[in-house]
Amino acid sequence: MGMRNFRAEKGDRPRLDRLFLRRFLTLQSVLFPRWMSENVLMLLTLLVVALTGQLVVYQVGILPSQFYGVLANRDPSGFRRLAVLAVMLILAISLLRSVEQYIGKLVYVNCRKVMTEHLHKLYFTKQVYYTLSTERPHVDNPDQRMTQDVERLCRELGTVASKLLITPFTLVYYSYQCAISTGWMGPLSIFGYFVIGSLLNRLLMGPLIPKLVQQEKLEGDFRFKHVEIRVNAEAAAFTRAGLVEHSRTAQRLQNLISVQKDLMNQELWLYFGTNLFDYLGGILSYMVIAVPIFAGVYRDLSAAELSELISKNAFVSIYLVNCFSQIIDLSSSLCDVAGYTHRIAELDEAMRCILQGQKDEDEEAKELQPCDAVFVLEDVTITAPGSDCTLVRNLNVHVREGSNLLITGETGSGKSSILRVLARLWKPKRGHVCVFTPFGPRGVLFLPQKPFLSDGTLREQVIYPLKEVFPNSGQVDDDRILRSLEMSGLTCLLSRTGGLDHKVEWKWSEILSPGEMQRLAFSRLFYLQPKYAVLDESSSALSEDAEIELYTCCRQLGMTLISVGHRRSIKNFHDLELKLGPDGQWDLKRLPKQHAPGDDQ
Ligand SMILES: Nc1ncnc2c1ncn2[C@@H]1O[C@H](COP(=O)(O)OP(=O)(O)OP(=O)(O)O)[C@@H](O)[C@H]1O
Repeated sequence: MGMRNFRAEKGDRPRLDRLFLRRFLTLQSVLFPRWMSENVLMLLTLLVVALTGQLVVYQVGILPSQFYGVLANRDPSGFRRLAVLAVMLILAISLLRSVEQYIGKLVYVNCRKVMTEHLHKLYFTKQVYYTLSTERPHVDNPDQRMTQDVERLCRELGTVASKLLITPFTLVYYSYQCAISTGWMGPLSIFGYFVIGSLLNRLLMGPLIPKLVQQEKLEGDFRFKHVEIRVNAEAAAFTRAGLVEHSRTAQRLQNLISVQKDLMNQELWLYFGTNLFDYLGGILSYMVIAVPIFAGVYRDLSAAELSELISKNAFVSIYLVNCFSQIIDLSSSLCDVAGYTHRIAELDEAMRCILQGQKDEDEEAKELQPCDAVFVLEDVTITAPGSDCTLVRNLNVHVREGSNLLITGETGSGKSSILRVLARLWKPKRGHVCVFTPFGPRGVLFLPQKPFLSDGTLREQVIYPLKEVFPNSGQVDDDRILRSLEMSGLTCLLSRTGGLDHKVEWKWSEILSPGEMQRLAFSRLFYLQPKYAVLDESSSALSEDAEIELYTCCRQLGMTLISVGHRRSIKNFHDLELKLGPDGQWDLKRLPKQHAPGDDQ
């Protein structure tokens, strides 16, 4: 299957090979999906501007030889005409070059937008962002790949795009011009020089690509450490973790710097080769014209005509050498492009594999017959991703509407794992799992122990994620929001935020206490009022009385509950208890009917 392919390739050292070419073309098909797409049109405009620029460059390049001519002939009117022409040409070339740079930047920004949007689309579909971090082996630092690596790849592409497009044309044109004055030996010897240069370059560049990829990974690891400390600043401060974290962060920096130094040492020889090639190219132009001059081809020319010819030929050959050295320079850019391409394509492939796997599961699920139960687990065996240790073995549970299930067991026995399987975050190792109700307000909502509080106003927190995910969910009812806040005991938040729609400066997850966060999650539940609620220790940070109040509200609203919890008090709200034991054992029993608050409503 796809995932197996992805893993096999991932083990390879990244290189400039067929895998790179395939990945590069895949990414290009994302950036340039159709012939008439925006990026293709921009590239075409860039090509036209760059080609026009080259015509003017040639005219500007032969100006010195024309000046030699008019000055050597002492021709004042010719000199004036030439000076006016020179100013106009310089104005034109300045304008064309600026437009070329501008379009290059536009290509960069647009490519970044298209590529990031493409990756986002995969990343945020069907919890791929979660699966990506639990799959083994996982793709390191997906955040860095989507932000920094994409940015650098597109910047590099924007910079080299015009050079890549224009070089074939300039090569042909200047080879022809060079051949006119030196014969075909001129461009041929420049070409031979280029072949030697590029072979040398390829040799020097080979070992750099794996190092570049490694550097990017370590860069991501280093940044992640800082993010980890920022996100857990309070817990770290309580633990007095400064010293330990300092040394661990320093260790990551050290790893990064040592790879960067290795890379720099290897690059030194690449830079030496590139510079040598550039400067030797400068003399080569005089060597190629020297041959016909000493052979007597130009013996009939006057001194003025000969210096005009030498100047013109120097420009043409230097430009030709320059075209070739640009190709060599492009090869160092290619090295960076290859590093980023491998990293972005790995992420792209991993995400596509995950989505393909989920599509296959959807197909399998469609074949299962609906039954009267809403949640069905048949012969389900669960292991954590990348682990062989069985958490639950051959589990059979059917949950029907109105029949509330409580899952209990020791720490680490696999209670939350069952919910992960129900939420389709994890695949069961064996067996069938079916949820015959949609995820969302009219179906089932999951409340984790630590709720996810994204940015937004108080109103957006309560109705989250109603507007974005379910745009046809009707008018947002203010009274209902206020009632939900009241039921969850959070009316005080209204005065703290300054109202439902007041933009808050703080981060909700940093300011609210764990108990307040859990209450806010319950106010979401009371606002959205799904038929089924899955509560994973969602009230663990609250007092027993508060927990009873919240469960009472759930019952009053007619929700069927699947809960994970430790307290005896919540047993009254459930009809079935699934008790997990060691080594994957489990026991399902009916709880004695007791009078739970809210039953009489
Ligand atoms: N993403 C993961 N990768 C590997 N192992 C995991 C992963 N998530 C959980 N586990 C392991 O699976 C086991 C069961 O975890 P689970 O969260 O289901 O426990 P639990 O019964 O809910 O515990 P608690 O009562 O502490 O919440 C634990 O040993 C945990 O370390």
